[in-house]
Amino acid sequence: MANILLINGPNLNLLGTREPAVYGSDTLADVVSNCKKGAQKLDVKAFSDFQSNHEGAIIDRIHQARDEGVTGIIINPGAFTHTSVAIRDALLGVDIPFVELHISNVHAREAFRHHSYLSDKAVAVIAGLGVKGYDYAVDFVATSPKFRR
Ligand SMILES: O=C(O)[C@@H]1C=C(O)[C@@H](O)[C@H](O)C1
Repeated sequence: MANILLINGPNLNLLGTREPAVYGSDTLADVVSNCKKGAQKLDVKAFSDFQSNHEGAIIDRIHQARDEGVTGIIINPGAFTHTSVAIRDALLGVDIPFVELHISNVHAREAFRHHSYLSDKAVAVIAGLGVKGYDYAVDFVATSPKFRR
């Protein structure tokens, strides 16, 4: 059974009002609620969520996941996708498989969004599906043997 941690990075607390043409009109609370409903329908032992605008807080939460028996992380690192070696190192350091998620298709946006410090180590990358991508990520982590301990 999967123990899933959902992490959202900077500015994702603004979902619903932040550039709705890019990120949609659902709030972060809507996203988390839908993820929890999806997890309840699947063989998920535990589901937790975290959002922070601070790189160090995200790193600390990733470290904590190992002690909680988390078997899979779904992370939308926000802008830290494109800048953070430290978050990459934290994910590698705890050795928990993860799915990288972006609401928008980062490859169809500004060039600086085309690079990710995480993608080569992710089990999967979801980008451009809007907030529906979170639902697919929960289903994948909940059902793939890659996220079982
Ligand atoms: O599409 C998203 O969810 C990502 C979210 C952000 O906040 C941006 O900084 C990324 O570049 C894209």
